[in-house]
Formats: sequence, structure tokens, C-alpha cells
Amino acid sequence: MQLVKVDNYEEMSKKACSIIMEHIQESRNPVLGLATGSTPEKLYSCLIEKYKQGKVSFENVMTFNLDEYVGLKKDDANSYHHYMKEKLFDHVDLRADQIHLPDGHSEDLEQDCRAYEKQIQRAGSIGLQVLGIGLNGHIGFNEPGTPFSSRTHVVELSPSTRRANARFFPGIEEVPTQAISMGIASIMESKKILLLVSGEQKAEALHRLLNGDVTEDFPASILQTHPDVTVIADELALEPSLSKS
Ligand SMILES: N[C@@H]1[C@@H](O)[C@H](O)[C@@H](COP(=O)(O)O)O[C@@H]1O
Repeated sequence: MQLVKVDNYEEMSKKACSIIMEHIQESRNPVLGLATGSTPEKLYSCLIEKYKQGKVSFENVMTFNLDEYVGLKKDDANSYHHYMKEKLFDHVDLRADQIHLPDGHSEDLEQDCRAYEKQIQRAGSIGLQVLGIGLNGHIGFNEPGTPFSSRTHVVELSPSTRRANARFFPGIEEVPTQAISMGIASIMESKKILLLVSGEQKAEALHRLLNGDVTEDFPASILQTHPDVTVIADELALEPSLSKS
């Protein structure tokens, strides 16, 4: 894993933005894996800004999102479909047929998971996957204990993940109990992975990622075995972890 240390959230987002732009410019058929949550918000604003300045185009890009809540319609304000439209898709030159997210409102979730895997494979697998990390080490919505061999699947969200994400909902009761997530094996097939970590609340998770054992109890630890992972972490996420090591 390559660790890039930056001063703050702003710098982390700019650095990630330039890595993604470079990837788009260098690849013939760029396939991006995208994440949601608070972490990549500014990265997406930066990509919109660069697009508006004519510095990047998404004309040839395909996107696959990591996850989606089960039970929310695409236009629900808390769905990841809605998040992505609002934070990125509606502001750049991406057509609907270039964009892929799991369908959490599908009548046959299992079938949808299999179809999602096939779509990723047909696109030639993910070239650059953007990841955030959950407080418990989850990547996508792969909670602790998820087999490293997992493919896109339906997951039960842990109480701590529901609590962490309750800030986006009117209350914890409204946070769905299930989600569809790309599996850990699916994520690991990405050619490159870009993990973004910002803020003191992520310091413990980052410390364990950088120094801990590779174990299914801490899903992100598998990234230690991937040949091309860049972790961009800011000072707040790093400093406490450095002082502990
Ligand atoms: N499913 C998402 C993940 O894709 C995200 O990376 C992570 C961290 O979220 P945040 O960036 O808001 O801390 O947890 C969420 O639950």
C-alpha cells in the first residue's frame, strides 16, 4: 500500500481528484468504482469543477457504485442513486447508460446482485475503485465477518453502521437494515484502489488498516494484499495513529 499524507480534507480531495483525472485521461475505456458517504463529497465537487473548466470529460467513462440501501426507491432523498445524481452525475457529461448502481428496490435482490457482477465483468472490471472506510473497517457495506471471497451480495447492516449513517436520515429508525454491496472479492479485482481517509474519528480504523493483521474481522485489512492501493490520509486521521505505533 502506498500512503500519501496530506494536510487536510481539502488536500485529500484535490489529490484524489487529480489521480482520477489522470486515470480517465490515460485509459482507453475508463471504468470507475465510486463510493458514497461524506468522505468523497469534495472529491466529486472537484471533478465537477474540472469538468466545467474543460479539464476532464466523462464521455468514455463507465461508473459502478459500491453499494445501495435495500428498500429505498432510486429517487428517495437518502438513496445512493440520489446522492450520486446530486453530488456528481447530474453535473458532468455522463449518460444514464454509463452509470451503474445496485438496485435496492428490485423484486429479486439475489438476481440483481448476480446481474451487477456480470455488468462489471462485461465492462472489463473496475480500473480505479474509490473507497472510504467505515469506523469498523467496512468497505462498501461489507461488515466485519464478511468472507473475503464474497461477491456482490445483500448485507445486514450492523447497529454501529446504522448509527454512523443515521446523520443522513430523520432518525435511526429510518436507516434501512439491509443494503446491497459489491463483495470483497469484487472490490479486490479492481486494478487500482484509492482509499480516502479523513478526520480524527477514522484514526483508529486507519491505524488498524496500516498496522493490523489481515482478518475478516476487519474487512479493509484485505487491502494490504492488493498490488495497487493508494491510501490518501489527512493529518487528523494519521497523527493519533502514528503516535500509537
Ligand atoms: N457504505 C458507505 C461506504 O461506502 C463509506 O465509504 C463508509 C464511510 O462513510 P463516510 O465517508 O461517511 O465516513 O460508510 C458508508 O456506510
